[in-house]
Amino acid sequence: MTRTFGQRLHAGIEQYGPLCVGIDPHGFLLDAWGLPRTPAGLREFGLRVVDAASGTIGIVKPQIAFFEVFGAAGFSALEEVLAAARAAGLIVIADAKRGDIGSSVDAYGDAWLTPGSPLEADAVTLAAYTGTGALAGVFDLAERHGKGAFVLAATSNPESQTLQTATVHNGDRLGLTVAGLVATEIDDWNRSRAAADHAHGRELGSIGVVLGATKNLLDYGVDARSLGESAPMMPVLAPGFGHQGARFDDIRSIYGPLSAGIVVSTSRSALAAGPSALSDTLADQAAQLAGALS
Ligand SMILES: O=c1ccn([C@@H]2O[C@H](COP(=O)(O)O)[C@@H](O)[C@H]2O)c(=O)[nH]1
Repeated sequence: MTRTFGQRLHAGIEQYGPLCVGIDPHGFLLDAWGLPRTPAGLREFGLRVVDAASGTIGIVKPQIAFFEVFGAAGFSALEEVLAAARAAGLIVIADAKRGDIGSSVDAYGDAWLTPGSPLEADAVTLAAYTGTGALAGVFDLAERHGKGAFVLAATSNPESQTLQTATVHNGDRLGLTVAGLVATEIDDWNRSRAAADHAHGRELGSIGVVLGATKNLLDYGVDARSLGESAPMMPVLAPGFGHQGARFDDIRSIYGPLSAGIVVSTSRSALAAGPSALSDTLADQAAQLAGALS
C-alpha cells in the first residue's frame, strides 16, 4: 500500500524535524559559492545543497524560477537535482506555484507529481486564483501517487495583503477572507479524504497551504486555532524566516496548533553560509527550531 504524502511528511518531521532548506540559486549566491551563473552552476549548487541536507534535515524546496531562467538547460539541471534529492531520501517540494483552469493545471500535476516524470517531486506548490476547485484534479492525482501539494493562502510578501484579505461576499463562505477561504477549503478537502479512507488513520493530510511566517494570520482571516483541531491536520509550508524577518521563536504564537504540521522553510539565511559550512548551518538551524518547538 502506497503511503500518503501526509504520512511520509509526518515520518520525515518525526525523524529530522520540520526544517526545509530552499534550493534557491540566486546570482549573488552562485557568485559567493564560486559557481558560474550558468546551468552547470545551478546544477552544482543544487547538488551541493542536496549533499549538505542529506542525513541532516529531511526536506528540500527547489525554487523553480531560478532554473526556468535558463530554459531547457536550466530544466535539465533541475531534473538532476530533483533526482539526486529524491535518491537521497529527501522529501522534495517543487516550489513552482502553478495554477490554471482545471484542464490545464492537471498537466502541471502530471509534470510534477507523476512517478517517472522527468520533473518528479514529492509535492508541488500551487496558486488558487482560479479557485481551489480547479485544482481538484491535481489533488486527486497527488493522492493516487502518494504525493502532496501546498496551495498559496497567506503569502509572506507585503504586497499580498489587499488581495488576500479581501472578503467573500456571497455563498456559504460569506465573510471569509480570500486567505481564509483557501485554508478552509483545503482543510475541508483533507477531512473529506480522511473520511473516504478512514482505515489509514492519517495524522497529516496530503494537501497543505502556504502561510507566511511574516504575517499575523488572524489579520489575514486564517484561524490557526480552529484549523489546528482538524483531523487529519492540514500541513503548512511556512516561508519567511531569516532573510524576510520571521523568527523560529515566534512559530508557536504565529501557527498555534498548526505548528505540529509545519514545514519551516529557510533559503538565503542558510545558503549564505556557503557550501562547506552549509551542513553545520542546517544542523544549527534544526537544533534552534527544535528548541523553539519544545
Ligand atoms: O509566501 C511565500 C511563498 C513562497 N516563498 C518562497 O520561499 C523562499 C523564501 O526564501 P528566503 O530566502 O528564505 O526568504 C523563496 O523561494 C520564495 O519564493 C516565500 O518566500 N513566500
